[in-house]
Amino acid sequence: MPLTIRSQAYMGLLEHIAVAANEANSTNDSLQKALEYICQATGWALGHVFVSHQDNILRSANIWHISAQSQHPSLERFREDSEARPFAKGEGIPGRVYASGQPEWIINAQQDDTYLRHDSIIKTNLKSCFAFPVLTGNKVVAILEFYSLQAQRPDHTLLDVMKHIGVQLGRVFEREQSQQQLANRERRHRQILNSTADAFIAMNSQGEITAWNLAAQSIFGWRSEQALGRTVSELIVPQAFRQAHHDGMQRFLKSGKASILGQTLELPAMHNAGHEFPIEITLWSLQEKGEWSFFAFARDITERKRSQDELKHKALHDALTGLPNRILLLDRLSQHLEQRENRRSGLATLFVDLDHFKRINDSFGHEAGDRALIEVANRLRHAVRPVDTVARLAGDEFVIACPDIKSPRDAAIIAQRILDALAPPMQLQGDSIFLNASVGIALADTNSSAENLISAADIAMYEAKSSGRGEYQLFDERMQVQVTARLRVENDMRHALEHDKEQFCLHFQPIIESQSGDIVCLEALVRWQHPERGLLSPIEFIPMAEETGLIVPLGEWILELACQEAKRWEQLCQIQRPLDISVNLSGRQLAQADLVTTISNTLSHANIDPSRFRLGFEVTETEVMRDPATAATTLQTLRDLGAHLSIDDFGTGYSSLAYLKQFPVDTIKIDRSFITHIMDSPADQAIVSSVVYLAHALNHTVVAEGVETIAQADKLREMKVDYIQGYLFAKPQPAEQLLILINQQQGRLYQTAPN
Ligand SMILES: Nc1nc2c(ncn2[C@@H]2O[C@@H]3COP(=O)(O)O[C@H]4[C@@H](O)[C@H](n5cnc6c(=O)[nH]c(N)nc65)O[C@@H]4COP(=O)(O)O[C@H]3[C@H]2O)c(=O)[nH]1
Repeated sequence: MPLTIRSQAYMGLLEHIAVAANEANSTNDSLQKALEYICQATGWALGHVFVSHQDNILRSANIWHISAQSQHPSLERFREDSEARPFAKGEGIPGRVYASGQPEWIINAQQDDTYLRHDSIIKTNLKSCFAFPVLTGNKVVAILEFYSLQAQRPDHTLLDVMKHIGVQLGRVFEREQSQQQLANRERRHRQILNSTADAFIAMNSQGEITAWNLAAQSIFGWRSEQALGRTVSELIVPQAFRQAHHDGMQRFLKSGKASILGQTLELPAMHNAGHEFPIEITLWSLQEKGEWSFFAFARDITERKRSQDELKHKALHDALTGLPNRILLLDRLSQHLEQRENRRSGLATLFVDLDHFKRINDSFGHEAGDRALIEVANRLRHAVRPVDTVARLAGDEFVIACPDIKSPRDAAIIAQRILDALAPPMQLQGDSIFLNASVGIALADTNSSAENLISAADIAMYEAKSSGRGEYQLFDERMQVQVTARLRVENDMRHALEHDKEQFCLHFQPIIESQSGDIVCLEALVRWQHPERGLLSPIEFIPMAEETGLIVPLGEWILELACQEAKRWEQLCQIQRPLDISVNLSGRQLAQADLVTTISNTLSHANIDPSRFRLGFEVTETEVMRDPATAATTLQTLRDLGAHLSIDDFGTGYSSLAYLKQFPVDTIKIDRSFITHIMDSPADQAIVSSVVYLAHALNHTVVAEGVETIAQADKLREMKVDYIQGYLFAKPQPAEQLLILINQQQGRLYQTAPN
């Protein structure tokens, strides 16, 4: 073939291969075509491809072209040999081209010692061979080798063309590699996105979904083939939010600004099944070639919300009854107060306290008590309107907030409904139990706060209780005056305890041995010398001090005073027999964990002569019964310190006899109310003699309080009451006054009539 014609053929070949390289679906395809075109253009019998692998070894790519005229059975042998044989760099003709990156030509491979597939080439009668590299940059990625049945001298033009073809084919490799890399990257991204628990959603500026990972499928219930191409709005935005979503999107597309982008938000979403659920979603946007794309990571927070709601519910509700607790009640009341200002409607607060609820716990046990409280809660809930809030404050105390109350009469009707609802008997452990309640009502005025509404209703409830249980009472002006006065006393007491403790002093009242008439004990009773109101009786400030907790510092001070006074008695009292000085302890003090430490410290500092004075304590029956187990332990520790212990006001509390045995006390003081009418009340006489009998049986002594007449004193002595106390012998008075009396009468304050 003349050179020019051949050159033209080669040019045509180059063009063909360039087109094939561009159009080919894959590298294999373009290599296959290249082999075919080259064989056709050169008339060579066979072409074959080796591809370089990561271990730098060439292996047959199973890409062959064998010309029709060269079909020869032994070609198969050559094919098998070539496919089975890998070539390292420098090995045989493919290895050498691989190592040098340059084409190579062997005129007659059958006679060439460096040729390695000798046997098969001899059998196939192939002679000339040339090979050239396919290059991506400087890297050899494949080798193409060709064989002819004739021995041919090297054709440098052909080799030159092959160089170009090598580069052309290299581009196909490059393209495939970068497509491969891209596909790998995408696969990796998809894997990452599919492996996250968060939904990944991408959408275009029309809101159409362009990416939807596995988590999105499971969170929203739409498979990706269902989701892709549809709008987020129709798929996952709840109906109520679609317009806002659309408007937000349009605003953003116009202004490029949106406050929700870049933020993590909690929003409601729609599930394929039709229900709404909460998601946490982070949104961001990207602009590429003027087109906006939006991306979102979203997670289902139903569980988190549920546990948050549960925690919130727990924090705001009473565990036993499920009713709102004080915090929630205060919040509701505050809301009602705010709305009330706008709507000018009334607000009533009803304080409901069960009468004698403690008896249920004592008689039936705490479990039954709990059941009763749950039943009460249910009855209260049903007795009021849905807009009312029934809350449980503590123990047997419930408060009901009733908005939209038009008059005090409305509130009274609700209160009566509550009393009626609680009136029917309750079944507890097979018994019918009657539970009454006392209800206090407070109506909001312009100055009301949630707190003071509750405390006003509480005060009214106390009024209801004291004027006969099972009633309701409306908070009124008179009570308001009392509340204000009480608040003033509280402030004055705080001030006095902090800056002027000397305002408090002790008066003493003697306790007399009924048989001998001799003084045996001095009861210390606190008084408050108020700078403006004069000498105040404990009745006027002790209950408030107990409610506010001020009794604790006051009690400590009283103890100190009692010790100081004991020293004075030591010096001035001429009676030689040992005397007890008894101090009243309140329930709050009894509940103080450090009470015993405080008492033992005060006593050890006081350094009182035990042969002359012994400190004792009086605790009321009611206080002891509040928490009998703790009281018993505290009393035992006090007794171990050597203190004399008395139960005060005996008979006014409840179920005391059953517990009496458990308390490590020395003396029982029968309340004044049983003594006042002892002369003409057989019932009181019966009670007193039973208490005396019981106390003696338990090895306790008995004191009768409030003895005002000789007849009473004589009667009590006759009834074997051990000790007596009352105005008959001496009123409570300052130590110096009482000392004169005692010293004058040598300690004998009662002249006993002969039995
Ligand atoms: N009508 C009448 N009353 C008599 C007669 N004999 C005594 N009393 C009064 O009865 C009260 C006896 O004290 P209490 O039962 O412990 O009752 C005490 C006690 O519970 C409490 N209290 C007094 N001092 C203290 C104290 O230092 N600490 C504590 N925690 N409470 C105290 O205040 C209550 C009242 O104390 P006081 O006003 O001193 O009232 C005293 C006393 O003056 C009598 O024959 N007829």
